[in-house]
Amino acid sequence: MKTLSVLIGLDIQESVTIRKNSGRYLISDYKLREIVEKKEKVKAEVILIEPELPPRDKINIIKATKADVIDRTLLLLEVFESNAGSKEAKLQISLARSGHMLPLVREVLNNSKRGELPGFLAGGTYAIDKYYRQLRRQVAKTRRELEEIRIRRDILRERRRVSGLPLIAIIGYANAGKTTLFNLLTGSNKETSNKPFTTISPKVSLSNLGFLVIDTVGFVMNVPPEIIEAFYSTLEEIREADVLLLLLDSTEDLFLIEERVKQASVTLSNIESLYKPIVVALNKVEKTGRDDIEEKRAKLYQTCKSVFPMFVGLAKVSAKKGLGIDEMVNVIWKALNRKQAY
Ligand SMILES: Nc1nc2c(ncn2[C@@H]2O[C@H](COP(=O)(O)OP(=O)(O)OP(=O)(O)O)[C@@H](O)[C@H]2O)c(=O)[nH]1
Repeated sequence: MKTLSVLIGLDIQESVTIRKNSGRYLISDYKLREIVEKKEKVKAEVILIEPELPPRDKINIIKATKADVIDRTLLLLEVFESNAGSKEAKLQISLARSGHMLPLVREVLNNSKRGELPGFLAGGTYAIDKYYRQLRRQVAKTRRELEEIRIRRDILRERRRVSGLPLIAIIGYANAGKTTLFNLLTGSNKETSNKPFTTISPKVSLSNLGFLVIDTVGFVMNVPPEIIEAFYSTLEEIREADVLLLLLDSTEDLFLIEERVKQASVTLSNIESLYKPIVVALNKVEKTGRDDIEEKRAKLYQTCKSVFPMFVGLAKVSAKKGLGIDEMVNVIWKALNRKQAY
């Protein structure tokens, strides 16, 4: 599986492998020197750390390299931020970022009090202390704002659904082809690309099939627990849907697709949407061999049946070539009828 940094399209010039010893990553002086050397070689301004390291290790890297250090959590939060459609999602992300920064700032503060941070990071104990207090106040304020929004949202939800038309949410991981399918079903022209997370904000549109379709932002695998709330808030819209259409990329390995299906069911459960009728569509079939697609279809059918309590059916489509769409729409109607039966 590609790492997040590669998926996002960061220009990684050099990398250093950090090994684990008794369950924790070891940043020896030798490793630090290697990082500094590589940083100097390519004149890197930013260093990305992919495993989650304790604040002390991060600070040691900052001290040694004098570069900006960003970790996977902050990177994911940036992705979520560009995807965040609602004020609630933005606040959740801001809360997660402040929460993630607090231990680091606390560590910087401790270092500074001990006089261990000469030069670069030594903004002075007073300045760091002030920033730390500010961050804590910010966290408390954001929490209050979020609570107010939640109360208002619950009231509003009762009054929404003006059109009375059923709503289908296209869900799935980045790059599965959600926007391509959305455009096909609704005759829209939203931007698509093979760069993940092109879908910046969810769009609802009327298909000519008698239902509304919503294109949602992509799911993410292995989201760090501390920012999971922020991630879920970007998926809020899914809760409004009558039927879910989970789109998967059939060109990926079966093992990975199955893992995605399982994680999708956990995510749906956590946003209280597991008990919605769900149709699964295997996309990009024109790129996958006939035998391969049949094997994947058969295995996935069983997996979907076991993880989605309201699984309705599995379709094979090519959103790009417009293949298998009628059959998929039939399954969607079956799902809508099933919903009405409940
Ligand atoms: N071969 C093939 N490519 C497809 C198909 N559907 C979509 N694609 C390509 O897959 C890439 C991603 O498509 P998008 O529709 O942007 O995917 P998305 O799921 O909306 O992606 P995010 O916005 O990142 O969440 C684009 O390059 C599409 O042209 C298909 O049926 N066959």
